[in-house]
Amino acid sequence: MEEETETEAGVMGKRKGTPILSFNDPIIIPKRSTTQELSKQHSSASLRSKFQQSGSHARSAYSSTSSRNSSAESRQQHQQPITRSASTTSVSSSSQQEAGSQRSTSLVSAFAGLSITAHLQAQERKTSAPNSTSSKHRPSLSPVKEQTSPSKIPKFSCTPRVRHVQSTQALVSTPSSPLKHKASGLRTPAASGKKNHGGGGGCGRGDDITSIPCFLTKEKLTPSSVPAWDTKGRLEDMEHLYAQLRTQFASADDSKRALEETLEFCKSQGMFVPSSMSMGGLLIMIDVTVHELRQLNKELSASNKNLSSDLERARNDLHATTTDLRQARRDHERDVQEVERKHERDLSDLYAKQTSESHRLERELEKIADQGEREHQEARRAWEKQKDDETAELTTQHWEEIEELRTRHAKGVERLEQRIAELERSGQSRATESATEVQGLRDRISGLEGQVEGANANVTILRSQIVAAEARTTSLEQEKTSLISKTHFLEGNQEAQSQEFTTMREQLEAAKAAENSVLEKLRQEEMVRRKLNAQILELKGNIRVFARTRPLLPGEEDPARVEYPDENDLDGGKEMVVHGPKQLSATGKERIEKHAYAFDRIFSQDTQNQRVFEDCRELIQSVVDGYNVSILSYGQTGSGKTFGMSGPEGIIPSSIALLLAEIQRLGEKGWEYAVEASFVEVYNETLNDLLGDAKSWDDGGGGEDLNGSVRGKNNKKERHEIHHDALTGKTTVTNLTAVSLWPPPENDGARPPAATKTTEPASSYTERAVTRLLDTAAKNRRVAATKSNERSSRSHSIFMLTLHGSCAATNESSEGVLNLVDLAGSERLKASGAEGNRMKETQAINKSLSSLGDVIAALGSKRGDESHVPYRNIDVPSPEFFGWDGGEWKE
Ligand SMILES: Nc1ncnc2c1ncn2[C@@H]1O[C@H](COP(=O)(O)OP(=O)(O)OP(=O)(O)O)[C@@H](O)[C@H]1O
Repeated sequence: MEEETETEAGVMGKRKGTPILSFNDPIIIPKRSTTQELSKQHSSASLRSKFQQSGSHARSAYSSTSSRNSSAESRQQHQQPITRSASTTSVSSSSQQEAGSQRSTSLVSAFAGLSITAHLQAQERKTSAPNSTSSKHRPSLSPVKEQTSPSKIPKFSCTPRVRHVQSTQALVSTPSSPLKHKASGLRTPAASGKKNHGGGGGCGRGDDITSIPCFLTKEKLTPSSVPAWDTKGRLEDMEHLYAQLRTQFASADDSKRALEETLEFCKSQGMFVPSSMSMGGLLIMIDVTVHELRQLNKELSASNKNLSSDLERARNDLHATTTDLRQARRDHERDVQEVERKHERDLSDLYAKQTSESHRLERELEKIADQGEREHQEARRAWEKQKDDETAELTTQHWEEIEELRTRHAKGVERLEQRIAELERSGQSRATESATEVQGLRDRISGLEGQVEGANANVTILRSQIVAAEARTTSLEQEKTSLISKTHFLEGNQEAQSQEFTTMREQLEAAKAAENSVLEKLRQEEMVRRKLNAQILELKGNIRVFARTRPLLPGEEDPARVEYPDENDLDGGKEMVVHGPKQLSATGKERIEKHAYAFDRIFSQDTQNQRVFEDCRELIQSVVDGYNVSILSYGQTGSGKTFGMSGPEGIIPSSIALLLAEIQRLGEKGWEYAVEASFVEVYNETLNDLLGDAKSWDDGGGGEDLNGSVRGKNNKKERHEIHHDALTGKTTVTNLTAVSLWPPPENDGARPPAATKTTEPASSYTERAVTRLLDTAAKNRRVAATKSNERSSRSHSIFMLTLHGSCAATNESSEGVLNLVDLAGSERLKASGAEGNRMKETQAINKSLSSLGDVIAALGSKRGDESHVPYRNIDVPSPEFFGWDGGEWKE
């Protein structure tokens, strides 16, 4: 291939003297970044490939048609990456590197060759004769002949001048070509040809350049009009050609300059033009590029037109679609608004309906609830009243019956016993008499028998007397028989008496059985009464909370406003409303907050102790029946706890009075009770016996010595511990003084002075004993208060009453405990500003009160299950103190 190219180039160079174009020269077109440049690049790439094709096919197929085909190919190659073109380029010639190294020199040498050739041609024209036959400078026909072979005639066979003209025309006629302006500065060979030759340029005979067939065409070479192959003619032609060539050389400089300018322009446009590229190659490249660009421009214009029309259509479509969409959106929004308005209307209707309905239902519910509550209360009251009446009636009736039966029974027993005594007495006297009589008779019999024996001894002697004696004997025997029958009679009378005794014993047994059945009935009735009482308590609530306010004390002002319930309310007046202090709202309005509190019973400040106790009666009654009851008084310091507990007609004295009355009532029915009282204080979690000696007390603050004072009995400090027997449910405190209130005790000297037995009623004695007991406790507290101020306020006090009951008639017994607790006043640590021991006291109090509150709350909310009750949080007093063994009431 290389060889062939060289050969052809050599032929052309020799024949035409034009610069030699090496098609193997690499043509590297730099990449463009923009679309427009890319199209140029594609054109360049196609051009390069074309050159390669040209190199490979040695120009044999290069024509306008092939150019179009190649354009098509190059357009296809467009799609391929540039790198492929580059790699193809690098592979296309093994001599590229070599050519690259000689690139600068090859271009110079090409133009140098051109000038040298022209110079030589000029020299030749001057020096050699026109008919010179030097083969060196004459065109040889042999290669022409070779070329004239149709198969070897290249279609691309126009002269460089013609090609140049075509290229220039193409450049000029391409409006968008950047070469247009440069072209204006070019002197095209055609123009110069016309100028120089006055339209007689071309391949020979002044034909139009575009229509002039190129030289050495078949038509030209085929002798048709010319005499075939005459030397003269050929020489003339040669000379003519030489003349033409000279003209061409004249214009070559112009062309060269133009080409150099073009080359510069190409370079300035970023096109890489190898230095080794010859002028012809450059022209071809430019021509091809222009052609390609034109083609591309056409295609792009057509495509642009299509795209514009498509775009316009798309725009129209888009506009129409947008309009439709807007319309649809407006319709949709209208619909949505309409639906929303409708929905809102429906909603508001529904809401109004629902609200009115809910109001109505609420009202109905309230009515029903009120009605139900009223009915419930009424039923409960009626039931309670009925039960009370029934219980009282039954109890009275039964006691009357029992009394009557007992009286009758006592009378019967008395009668029977009298009768038995009489019978026993009469029986005994009769038996004694009979026995004496029998003995007498027996003695007489034995005497008579002795006489009979004496008489018999005297029979012989007294045979004669026998007959007389027999008569006498007969009479005596008759007497004896009568006596024996008399003895038998007496013995028979004793059996009858025995039978009478047996009958009387049976009657006695029957009376006893009747008495037992009556007692059994009595016991059952008592059990029923107790159960009914327990049920009433259960219904009222095992744990009940009462609230009581005290009146203002002198010096106290500005009381809180409290709305108390009406005691005659159907619900019993269970809710009180406390008005808070005046406050300013955000809008500047005065506002008073109201707080409602509900309790089982509410007592206003006018309520007296007596009235409060009325509500505790049943509880005290249940202690007599064997239940454990605790009444705790809780409140702020100075709120009236002690007044309510120990004050006049307070719970402690009233409870004792009621207990004694009950004990007396039950005493008439065979029950006997023993009542003991203890009074204990809890100060700083230490137990102190309020009925003992205050000097022996621990101060609860670390065991300080009480200034050497006597510490309890035998100068020993009394220790009190709580013991609880889980089996019996009994709780005891060790070393605690217990004062017997009933029956009246003997004064042992160690206890508060007990009343001596007088003719006074026992209750009066007990009352006095209780008064003394309370005085002792208060005195002990006062003694202790010398060490710690306000001691009574800072300690818990527990008054414990234990009742042991037994009924000989029913052989029953019971034990109930009543705890009356006056708790220490609750205080807020911050508000009180307590410090030191006072703070310690307050903390201990608050802790124990809080734990106690937890236990009560847990018990109150208990529903039969074994839910956790935090008993163990209470250290002193323990929950057993209050009889809360697992939260159950103990019988
Ligand atoms: N209902 C009442 N009617 C009249 N006076 C009362 C009433 N309640 C309490 N008081 C008086 O209020 C004062 C304080 O009462 P009390 O000592 O009982 O309060 P306290 O709660 O036991 O105080 P502390 O917590 O200090 O023991 C006493 O003078 C008492 O007489």
